[in-house]
Formats: sequence, C-alpha cells, structure tokens
Amino acid sequence: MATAFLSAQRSKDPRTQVGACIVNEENKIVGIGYNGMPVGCHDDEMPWGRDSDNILETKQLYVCHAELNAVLNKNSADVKNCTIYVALFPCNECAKVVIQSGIKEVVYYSDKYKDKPEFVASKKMLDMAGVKYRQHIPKQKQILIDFTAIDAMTGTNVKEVLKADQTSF
Ligand SMILES: Nc1ccn([C@H]2C[C@H](O)[C@@H](COP(=O)(O)O)O2)c(=O)n1
Ligand SMILES: [Zn+2]
Repeated sequence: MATAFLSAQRSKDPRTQVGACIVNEENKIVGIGYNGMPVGCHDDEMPWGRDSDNILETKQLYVCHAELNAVLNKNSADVKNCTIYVALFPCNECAKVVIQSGIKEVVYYSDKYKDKPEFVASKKMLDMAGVKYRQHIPKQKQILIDFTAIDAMTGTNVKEVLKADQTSF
C-alpha cells in the first residue's frame, strides 16, 4: 500500500491523488499506476476541475484512473489471480478493468465515495464476479523517506540502530 501511495504522489490531480500497485501470488510487484492524463495529453493543458457547467472542461472525461494505468503498465503477461493495492476504492469503470483482467483481490485504503452510484455499482460487480475486497489498516499513519540515510549510515551504526530498535519494541 505504501508503494501505491508513493506512486500517487506523481499525480497532478490537485484534489485526489490515487496510486495503485498490483502484486502477483508471490507478492511480487507486477504493475504500478496513478491517476493521470493519457500519454500525449499534457497535464498542464488539460482541465483538473470537477465542477463546471461544461463537462468538457472537467477532468472526468479525460483522466485515466490509477487502477487502469497499473494494469496497462504490467510487466507480466497478465495479472490473473493478482491483488491490487489501491489508495481509493475502485469506481465502476475500474471494477470492470479489475474483473476483466483477472485480478482476484482488491485491498483499498479510502472508501470516501462509498455512497456514490459509481462505487455502489462497483461493489455490486465485484461481489457478483467473486472479487474479494478488504480495507487496509496501516500499522503506522506515516512513513518517512530519508534520502540522506544511505550516506549517513556506516556498517557499524546500522547494526547499532537495528540493535537499539529491537530493544525498544
Ligand atoms: N478508484 C479511483 C477513483 C478515482 N480515481 C481518480 C479520478 C480522479 O482523478 C480522482 C478523483 O477526483 P475527485 O472526484 O476526488 O475530484 O481520482 C482513480 O484514479 N481511481
Ligand atoms: Zn476508477
């Protein structure tokens, strides 16, 4: 799930950044994606708003969802029997992609749109198709990425830090 969230950071959506990470039956990553405009449709020339009288001026008609991108970006022949970790529960269109691609389980973090028809329809299809879904409850709320750690740590103090960690938990 952390990999899905890291991928989401690349999204230009100012309101909801979604990331998805697909793993196979051995828990190996086979595809990653985030919500973004189609290739060749430049992020800064496309609309990112959602509320406009002119639907052509909203993102909904254009943006590729994280789940679709993760499946399309797969580095394996297919994603049959895989699990998709996704920051937001799949919408109806993504549920179709999940089902048709053979993914067997959805692990999601947020279900903030659960009352919207797209998400009710999604659950209906996932249930009928026998795709399992469950909410991910993270052990910790945040993960810090410290780029400086690789240079700061020597072999000796890595061992010391690990030892200290083991004694404090
Ligand atoms: N399962 C989902 C659901 C939504 N998205 C994308 C589509 C939009 O870029 C954004 C939602 O925007 P909002 O309605 O919150 O303004 O999230 C997705 O990638 N996967
Ligand atoms: Zn979707």
